[in-house]
Amino acid sequence: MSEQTPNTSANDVEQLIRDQIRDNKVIIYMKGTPQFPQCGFSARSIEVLTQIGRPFAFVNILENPEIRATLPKIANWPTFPQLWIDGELMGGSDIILQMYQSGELKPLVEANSPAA
Ligand SMILES: N[C@@H](CCC(=O)N[C@@H](CS)C(=O)NCC(=O)O)C(=O)O
Repeated sequence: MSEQTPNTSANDVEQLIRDQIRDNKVIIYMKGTPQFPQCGFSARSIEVLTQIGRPFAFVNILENPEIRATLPKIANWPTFPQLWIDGELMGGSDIILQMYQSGELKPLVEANSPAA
């Protein structure tokens, strides 16, 4: 997994987010880090991604307040975590879990993230 650490002086946060989503086919916006999630919803989502076992990018929105404020508007999704795959918002923790349990999520992640 690779942490996306933007230049906080970037004045176009929206463009920054769009670049992150374009450049990282599997990316999760979360509270904390995969090693130390700081919210139960983020922790549950990371458990799922860890089970799938493919590399993914993440952004710790607690360290990126501009992204925390801007992404919900772009995504039309008010909360975190947010999992984006191939430029599309999958959803938050509930949906991630549902998609995993239905067998939908694993092949989608695998198709978008080669084994490390
Ligand atoms: N049902 C949501 C729950 C997520 C949620 O409620 N997240 C809250 C608490 S971590 C949140 O992001 N609030 C907005 C914020 O803290 O900026 C999901 O499935 O992801």
